[in-house]
Amino acid sequence: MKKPKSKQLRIQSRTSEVQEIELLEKWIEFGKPESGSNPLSLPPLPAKSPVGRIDESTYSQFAGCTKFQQLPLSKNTKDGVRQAGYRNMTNIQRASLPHALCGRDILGAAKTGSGKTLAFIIPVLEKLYKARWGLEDGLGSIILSPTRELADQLFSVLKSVGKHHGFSAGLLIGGNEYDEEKDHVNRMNILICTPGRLLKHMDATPNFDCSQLQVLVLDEADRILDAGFKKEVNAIISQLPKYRQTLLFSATQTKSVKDLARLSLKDPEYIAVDEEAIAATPSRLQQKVMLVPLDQKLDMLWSFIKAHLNSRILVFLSSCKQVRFVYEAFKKLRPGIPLKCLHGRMKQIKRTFILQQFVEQRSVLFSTDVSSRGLDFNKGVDWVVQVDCPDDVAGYIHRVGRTARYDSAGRSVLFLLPSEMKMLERLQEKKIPVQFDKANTKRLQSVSGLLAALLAKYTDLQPLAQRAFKTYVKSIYKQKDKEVFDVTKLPIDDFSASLGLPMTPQLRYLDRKNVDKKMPGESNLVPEVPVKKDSVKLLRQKPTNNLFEESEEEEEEELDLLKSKETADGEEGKAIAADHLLPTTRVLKKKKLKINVHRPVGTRVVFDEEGNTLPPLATLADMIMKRYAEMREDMKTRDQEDKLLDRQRRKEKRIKEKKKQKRARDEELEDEDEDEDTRNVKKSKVYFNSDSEEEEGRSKVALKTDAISLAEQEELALKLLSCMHS
Ligand SMILES: Nc1ncnc2c1ncn2[C@@H]1O[C@H](COP(=O)(O)OP(=O)(O)OP(=O)(O)O)[C@@H](O)[C@H]1O
Repeated sequence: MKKPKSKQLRIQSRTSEVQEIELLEKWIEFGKPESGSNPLSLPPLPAKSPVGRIDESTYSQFAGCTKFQQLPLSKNTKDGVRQAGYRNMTNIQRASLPHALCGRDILGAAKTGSGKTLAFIIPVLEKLYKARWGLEDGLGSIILSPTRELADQLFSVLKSVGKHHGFSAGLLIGGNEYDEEKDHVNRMNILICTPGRLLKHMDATPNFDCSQLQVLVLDEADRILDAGFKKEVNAIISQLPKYRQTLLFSATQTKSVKDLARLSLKDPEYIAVDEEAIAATPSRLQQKVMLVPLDQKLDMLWSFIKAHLNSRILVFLSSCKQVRFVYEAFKKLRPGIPLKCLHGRMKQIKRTFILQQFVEQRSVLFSTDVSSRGLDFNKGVDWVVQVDCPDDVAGYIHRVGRTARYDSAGRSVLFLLPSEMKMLERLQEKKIPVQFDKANTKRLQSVSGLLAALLAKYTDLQPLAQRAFKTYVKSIYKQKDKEVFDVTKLPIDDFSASLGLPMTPQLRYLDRKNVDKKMPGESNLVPEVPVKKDSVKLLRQKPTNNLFEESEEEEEEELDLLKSKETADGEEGKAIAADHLLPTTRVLKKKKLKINVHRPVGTRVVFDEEGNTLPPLATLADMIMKRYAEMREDMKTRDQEDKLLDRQRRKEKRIKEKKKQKRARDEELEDEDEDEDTRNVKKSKVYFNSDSEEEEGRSKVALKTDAISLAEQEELALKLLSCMHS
């Protein structure tokens, strides 16, 4: 708690504040860089050159300076920056801050991890400080972020660098309790928000007023301006005053004139500090691309994890369902390193907790693109593994940018399917120094067989696998870039088998005539990546009469593998071992199955109804075939259920949309009747550095969003299905 100041002290501090602002304004006016110039091209100022006012009419230069302390910044900001541990500026900070401090609009681009956050947080603080923005002045700045996690991170930077200022600041993100937020939001000077949540407040919070906005910031501007946020962003911009400063930052900046026109920028400074750089990605980042057939992606990922048990690994997959399945399945296989997962359908509290854990301990985080942009894991990510190809080059740059941040090193690997090789060309065209590598097949461990066993044992895993399969294929089908993503080239059946599924789920939208017509199990291997397929042999076999005939050697190998799992992994391993004889109807390609005549006969003698003895394997075969018939039936039912759910979802969406439109119409009518005066209700004071108030505004209970109700529906469907199983 701050000690209350005496009246005299308050007057004194106000006077010195006024004097400081006057000095800063004169200093900036004196040394402002030419519009369109690049401060980086100026010779760096000597470290010991004078700072601030030199005599009555002369001030020190600041364009070309290398240290924060040489910039015309308020003492509050300088103290905050110094205490947060920042001394020397990065290139994007050196190039953009002198312009931004003059109040100019900025379109800034610099590599990932190069310090763009401070390049917009500092001008926001300075602009409001120089405008003598007070708590009762209302909303002075909005900082938009595409994801909740990034918004949260920006909020932490703002709190640390701005802690000596007296502004109030709030974090508005989906998943927080809206009702709590709305009680505080009108008292905030700076808001950090995701577009959807901000729009909700603009639409629904009484007296929400942004008519005095001074600075608008779009972090990850290209993402915020792309089609995904178009509706929200257009609606937001239409409610903001045109006379304001606008700062746009991203590692992959938009150059679309249309986008910029939407923002009504005024002579923006285009600052791209790495345009001449040899690479578009950080120089300390080692990047590999590996050719991996679709049905071996999980084998490769598993082998990779097992080979890097002491690392912090961020794994990108293309959908929530992929993430859930791989996480749940690998967790049951216990690789020997903590596993975590993060996707947009998780509750916010859990998302925040998982990120925190990932930052704190070495582990593997399976994630969708929700963590591909902006996140700065402070202990550093050792590896970024892109199991599924990113949508485009920008997506690639942001994903790999989660490692090798600021001055640290990092490594990344991208798995490409043979049909996605065009992406490699795209990366090379954009000056991304990737090294094309062959897989080290000697150390490849197959998990497809183990997954089949897991799916047979854990009935709740099978629907996950099925959905992972479906969403992956659909994501490829929906991709815009058909040169890279060609659904007809996917080895659908092999992929399904690699997830451990006993049969390929139906894909209603796909014309299977055109899709790769390979027989299940037929190789999709390309010669460059010869992969050893025989590390796990038992579990994927042809549904023929020879179904259960395998060489003793093979069986022993399998049992050894399971036994070693048992000792290494405890109970989980035992469970798998007990069920290891449940095969899938899939086939190991072109495997020669031998009848082992020396094989000892089972000890149990089984009789048929007429009293004849049966070979022991016959009963086992019966049991297995029955189980697989059941599993197939289940899958069919699930297909039907999915169809119904899909229909229901679409219906719900339509109803919701209609309700929304009706509400908007009603509100418009109400608004016309409303007395204008009610809008100008006086705002009360909230102090920036009283964190508790902000914290109060944050969620304890996640909001019931569309996504959550879908998840609940899914859970319900899963429960239903597991009831059917039992
Ligand atoms: N001047 C500086 N001196 C030392 N470290 C800095 C400086 N500026 C930023 N950093 C550190 O560099 C890291 C990356 O910064 P930041 O998150 O702002 O990068 P970014 O360019 O926004 O990355 P991305 O494009 O991924 O969003 C952070 O850990 C930050 O604390």
